[in-house]
Formats: sequence, C-alpha cells, structure tokens
Amino acid sequence: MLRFSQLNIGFTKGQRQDPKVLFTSGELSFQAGDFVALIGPNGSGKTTLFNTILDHQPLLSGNLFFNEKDWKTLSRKEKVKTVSFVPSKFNGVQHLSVKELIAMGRAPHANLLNQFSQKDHQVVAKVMEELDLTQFAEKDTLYLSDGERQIAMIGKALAQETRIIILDEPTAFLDYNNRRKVLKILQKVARKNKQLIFISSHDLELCFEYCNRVVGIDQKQKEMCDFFEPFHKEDIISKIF
Ligand SMILES: Nc1ncnc2c1ncn2[C@@H]1O[C@H](COP(=O)(O)OP(=O)(O)OP(=O)(O)O)[C@@H](O)[C@H]1O
Repeated sequence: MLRFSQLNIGFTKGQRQDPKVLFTSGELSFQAGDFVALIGPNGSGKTTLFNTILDHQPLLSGNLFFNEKDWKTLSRKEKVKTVSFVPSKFNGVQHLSVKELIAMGRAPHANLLNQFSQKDHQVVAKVMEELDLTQFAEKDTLYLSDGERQIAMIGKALAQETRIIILDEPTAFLDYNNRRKVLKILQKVARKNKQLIFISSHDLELCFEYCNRVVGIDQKQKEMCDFFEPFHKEDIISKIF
C-alpha cells in the first residue's frame, strides 16, 4: 500500500546550504491494516518523516509510492483523500462542537457548494458511535478533557475515511488509562477498516503491546530499522536508543 524507496529524510535550512539528511529509509513496505509505531530518540526525525509524507516538507530524494503510484504525481485533493493527520496537541476551539469537529473530516468529500450529503451525515454519526462520543456531540471542544479531545480528533481523521492515518505522538498528553484507550481504538480501527496507521511515540511498552509493526530510527547509522512481532524489546531498545 505505502512503499518507501531509499527516502532521504531531512531538511534544507537556506537556499545556499546543502540539505541535511537525518536518515534514509532503505526499502520499506506497509500494508493495509498495519498499525505502525515510529520510534526514535528526540530529534531523530519522526516528525520530519511525517511532514515529508504530508508534503509539509520536501522529500530530499528517493521515491514514495501509494499503491505503486508515485506520490509526487497525486494531486493535493487525492492526497487529502488518502492521508489524514492528527497532531499531538489540539487545544480545542470555542464554539466548535465535537460533532462539528468530526464533520470537518468530511470536507475533502464535500461538493463544490460545501453541502453535506446523506452519506456525510451517516459517517459522522457512525464515527461518534464507534468512539463513544455521542454523549459529547454538542460539547464545546475547548471544554473537553485532553483524552476526550484526542479521541475527538481521531474521530475527525476517521470521518475523512482515508486509507492512511498519521498521528504525531497521540498519547503524549494523556494519562495511563487514556493512553491505553487511544491505542486500543487505533488497533481496532487498523484491523477492522484495513487502514494503515502510523503513530510516533516514546511509550515503547505500549507500542510493543498494541502495534504489529515497529520502525525505529537508528541515529548512528542514519537509517530506519524495521521490526516485526514478536518484538525483542531489549534488542530494539539497545539498537535505537
Ligand atoms: N525545516 C527545518 N529547519 C531546521 N531544522 C529542522 C527542520 N526540520 C527538522 N529540523 C531538525 O531536524 C531534527 C529532527 O526533528 P524532528 O522534530 O523530526 O524530531 P523528532 O524525532 O520528531 O523529535 P521529538 O521526539 O523530540 O519530537 C531536529 O533537530 C529539528 O530541529
């Protein structure tokens, strides 16, 4: 479904400076239904990789393929219908209800007049039910708890119905129970909807428990390392940290 071919991930500071490569991906393929944890030390380049996939930062070199189509050839509209993004922190917006936030996920599917179809309404209702958010439907996103708000943001991504969902440190601001709850929801979504889900995280134990794939950034070798179940935690930790 998604294939990295010798991606060089990094950034260019100024036009006159050479690009700084943080790491290279080698050859990696991810399938529908994979729940992938991207791990690595602070500053190793997890967010930079996500920003590159999301076109917020240029790909220095290499090729990214979605269903064997070169990512560069997809239009912006095709991309927003393919990949959704959940930032690690969303503070909420006054007068924006949970239902309205989730409905924003349908924007890429709306017609030219921004009118919602019956299907759009059905998807929003289904997502709220699946995530147990119906009770908060009219609640202002500003006044949700961090856990409720994170789950509402996941709801917005689910309503977008993309094949790929990327979440930057989705558990960073959550307590123990909500960390588990969020990862359990994502594990279920990946399996049930056959969506490809990437998270970045420093919650290694929880990643080993809920994800079926762990990809680490080896800063010394400047390369990505792919690990499959059963995970040998000590080996992974000593290689990556
Ligand atoms: N456009 C840019 N300009 C300058 N520096 C950049 C740019 N993009 C990324 N970097 C640098 O690249 C490095 C990797 O940053 P990134 O945020 O991707 O790391 P991370 O693995 O997500 O870290 P953390 O775990 O702390 O969130 C950092 O040193 C960052 O400052």
